[in-house]
Amino acid sequence: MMSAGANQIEIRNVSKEFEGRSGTTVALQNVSFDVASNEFVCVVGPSGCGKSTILNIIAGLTEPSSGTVKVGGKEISGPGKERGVVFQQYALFPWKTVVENVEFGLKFQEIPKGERRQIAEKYLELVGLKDFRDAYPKELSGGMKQRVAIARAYAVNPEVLLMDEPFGALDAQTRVQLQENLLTTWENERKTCFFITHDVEEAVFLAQRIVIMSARPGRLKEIIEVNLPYPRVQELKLTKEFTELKNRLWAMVYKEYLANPK
Ligand SMILES: Nc1ncnc2c1ncn2[C@@H]1O[C@H](COP(=O)(O)OP(=O)(O)OP(=O)(O)O)[C@@H](O)[C@H]1O
Repeated sequence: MMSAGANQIEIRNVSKEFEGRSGTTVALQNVSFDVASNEFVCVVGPSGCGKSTILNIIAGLTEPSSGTVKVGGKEISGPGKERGVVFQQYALFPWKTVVENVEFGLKFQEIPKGERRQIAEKYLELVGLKDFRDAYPKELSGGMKQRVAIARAYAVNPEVLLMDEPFGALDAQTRVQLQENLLTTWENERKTCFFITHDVEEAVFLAQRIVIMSARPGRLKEIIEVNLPYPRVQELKLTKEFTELKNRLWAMVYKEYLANPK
């Protein structure tokens, strides 16, 4: 067991180059930072700055070209069940119902069948899909499918949640609701959250610290602290403190965008 506040994720001098038809792309250059146990960290930066690459490396889905990543003090060598990942578009099993999709990850955890169903239903309720438990993915809207994927990640109860723009494709109301749900889950279940977003408002609303990446090649530009109290509710977005921080962050990200416009 790690003590609270110890480093859950340690990223040291991580670089990543991709070889492609148009030559070598340096996606990440010498990136180092830590995420403490139970911390909520967001990553923002211009398109193509390596945000997904760093998340995929922490998830164990991509190997760094150099540098090391440790999770819970151990160097990672692939995906692990202590890390749950939610992507922007998550594929569900089309032949399984909503509740079966959410239950799926629990099969590998030696949890009795009846209990698996209970856990799945608890998280379906959290994402507002209890009434759709027996529907098939093809009967759901895009936003509803993504909520199933989120419930599936929560149900497995990983120590670390790695989320790559999970709310990016959702409508504004669902997004706001899922932001609040995520914070509740994080506070109640003491997870470590590593969350990528394009949306600076979302980053300020969720995070304790925000990592700002530079334009490609992605380097760590700055880390800012968000000293706003939890629990955070939507009204916070109307306060002066929130707006000031959001504007400051936006200016920093926009400066990076201008450095390498698309
Ligand atoms: N598998 C791959 N093969 C070749 N190049 C890749 C691969 N994955 C990523 N890249 C390149 O690495 C760079 C960083 O990509 P990445 O997806 O990490 O950026 P990002 O910050 O997540 O972008 P966005 O915000 O647009 O999603 C980009 O230039 C991209 O083209």
